[in-house]
Amino acid sequence: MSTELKRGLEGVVVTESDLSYIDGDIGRLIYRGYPIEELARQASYEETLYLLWHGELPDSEQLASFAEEMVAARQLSDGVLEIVRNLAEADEEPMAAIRTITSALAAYDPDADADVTNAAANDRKSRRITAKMPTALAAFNRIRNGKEPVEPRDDLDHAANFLYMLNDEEPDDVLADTFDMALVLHADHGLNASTFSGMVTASTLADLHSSVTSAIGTLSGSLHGGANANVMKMLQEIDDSQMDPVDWVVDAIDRGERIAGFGHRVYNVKDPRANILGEKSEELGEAAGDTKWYEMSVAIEEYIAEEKGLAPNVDFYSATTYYQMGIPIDLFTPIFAVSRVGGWIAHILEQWEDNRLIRPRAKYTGPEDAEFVPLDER
Ligand SMILES: CC(=O)SCCNC(=O)CCNC(=O)[C@H](O)C(C)(C)COP(=O)(O)OP(=O)(O)OC[C@H]1O[C@@H](n2cnc3c(N)ncnc32)[C@H](O)[C@@H]1OP(=O)(O)O
Ligand SMILES: O=C([O-])CC(=O)C(=O)O
Repeated sequence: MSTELKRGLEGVVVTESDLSYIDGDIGRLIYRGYPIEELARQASYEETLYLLWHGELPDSEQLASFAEEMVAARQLSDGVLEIVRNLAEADEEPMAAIRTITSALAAYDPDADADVTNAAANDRKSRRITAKMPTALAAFNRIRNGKEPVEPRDDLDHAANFLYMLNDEEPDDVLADTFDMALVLHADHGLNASTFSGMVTASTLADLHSSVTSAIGTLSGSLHGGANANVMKMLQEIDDSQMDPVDWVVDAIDRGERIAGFGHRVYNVKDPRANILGEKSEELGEAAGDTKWYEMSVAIEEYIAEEKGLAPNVDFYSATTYYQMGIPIDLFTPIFAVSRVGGWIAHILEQWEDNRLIRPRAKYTGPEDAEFVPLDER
């Protein structure tokens, strides 16, 4: 057995996957062979889900029937809604709430007891989890703000329906298209930490709800999905301080802090998703007649690239994109989960196609021959 340490599993290849590929040296990301730029501009989230789950882009008939099945799965049962209400009234953090709610969905899923090898049940569960997470998140946000949940609408697609349920107002095309694009951009990303944790759980033959719940917990951390909310909090802090953004960042780096939204384990150049979201952030600022957040972000990006050789990751410009869409900051990371659940499920199903327990080892550095002293003699 090799005892070579790979801290953080950096560069370790643990499986084969047909789902997504990242070339970190040139900033290239593909889902099943399709460049992220083309998918973001031309494919809907539903098409992307179909691609990830079924291996190919759907034709119009396949898409219509898949979208219909997704729509049919949006409603929450009374039991789940009660849990959503309790969590909102207890002032739970939205990311913790969506984790708990996703876990609770299992209790009301008619296929909850199906074996993980049951492909038809997995299909249904995949659709139910993915379709219900946005309904639950929107309902949670409304209830915590003293409002009643808004029922999902059958005539709106996944992205537009979420914004409608969040705001009780049908989004205009710019908002709906921007959100759909953000969902496509966040849907998959190789063996990122949350996907890997979902796969580890799945590899024990734990069920889909458990595996997705593990992944949500892992996404929440500030080194991973939690960074998008931290980016916006940082920008607000800079704005409130009335300091020059670069001076603020210089001070933060001097204090030894990490700058949220920068750096990546796989990309050595700018994340291609940050290019697209940066454009969106700028467009939204221009449309509102105030490009303050975008300009602040660009100034920080230029400084950090020059001084630290670090480039923005997906979380850097998603922050100002969501913020300018009027989305509350503490929903940014749960929204990441609402999209990434598609990729998590695809990787979990792929894991089960050729399962082997995931179980690495540690190099033991503790004592070898400790002499046990009974409690009353210690
Ligand atoms: C969707 C996503 O998950 S994208 C990532 C979201 N996370 C963030 O934006 C949080 C900020 N970024 C980071 O903390 C890191 O870049 C990570 C966690 C994303 C990647 O971490 P790793 O691959 O382990 O890189 P590592 O932590 O070894 O960093 C390498 C060097 O760059 C520095 N560095 C990396 N990111 C940053 C940052 N954002 N700000 C300041 N310095 C940084 C580290 O301090 C380290 O420097 P050192 O060698 O002098 O100690
Ligand atoms: O791949 C990673 O390590 C993090 C990331 O960008 C993602 O999950 O989208």
